[in-house]
Amino acid sequence: MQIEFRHDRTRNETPPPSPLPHAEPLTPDYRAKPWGRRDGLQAPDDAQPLGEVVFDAARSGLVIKWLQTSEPLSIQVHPQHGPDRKHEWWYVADARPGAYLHLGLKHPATRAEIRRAAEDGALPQMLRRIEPAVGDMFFVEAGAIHALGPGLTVIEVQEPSDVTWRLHDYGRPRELHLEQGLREAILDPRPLTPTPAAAAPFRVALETLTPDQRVTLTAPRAGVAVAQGGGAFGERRYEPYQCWEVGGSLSIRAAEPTVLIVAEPQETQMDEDAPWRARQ
Ligand SMILES: O=P(O)(O)OC[C@H]1O[C@](O)(CO)[C@@H](O)[C@@H]1O
Repeated sequence: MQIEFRHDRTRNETPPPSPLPHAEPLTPDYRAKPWGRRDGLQAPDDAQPLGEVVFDAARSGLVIKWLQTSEPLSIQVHPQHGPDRKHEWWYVADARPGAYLHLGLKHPATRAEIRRAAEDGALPQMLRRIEPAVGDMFFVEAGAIHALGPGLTVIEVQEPSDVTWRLHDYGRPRELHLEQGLREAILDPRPLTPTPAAAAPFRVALETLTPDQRVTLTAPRAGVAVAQGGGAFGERRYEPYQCWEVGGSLSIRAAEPTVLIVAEPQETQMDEDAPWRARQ
């Protein structure tokens, strides 16, 4: 998938004034899920099968998660409005053979049709089914009917809401929320977009570094997920599966081929003059 990020990566520009450079690793919160896996990321025994590693990037107003799946998640909807609104964005870090995800309706549908399909198990067939490759990215608009499928490891950037309305859960004995989910659901197909829409209060960018490459990342505050590689933020070593909160003009030195997901809050509109930029 060809993706264009709107951040600048320039040699000659003077970055805007920024706070002192800093980089702090975020504390992982390991959560067991019925759709999780025992053979992926390391986690304590009481968090098995591990579904999510949650990092609260509170200073950036964002939450970043690593998700790993062996079964489909619930077919779900997140609120579109108010303090519980949850736009989310996915980066596919690993996809096993047969992995898939569902995102949005294939055709326009009524609430009654969706309700019936949720109740009789036909809802997956109404949804767009995607077999993603490593590196694919998806914006999951609040209100979109969606579900990660099995065989995936995904980095998710999301608004700090924990509200998920489950429409269908493949017979698992968890609570469903048909009324709330139907109220919030988007009822027509929308184009797939790899980057967050302008209405989302965050933006993301992918920074790919070769061994020994050095860049300066300038941002007032950002959450950074290490999708791959190793190196140092300033003097502090980073490793895969970590998330950090960074800010200021921070020097990054890659020791190994590195992929970083940089997530930054933004007020509303996508700003052409990106507030963060990496310089070589
Ligand atoms: O209801 P389930 O299947 O546990 O899924 C909830 C999870 O799905 C996600 O919204 C990903 O789509 C996660 O942020 C959330 O924790």
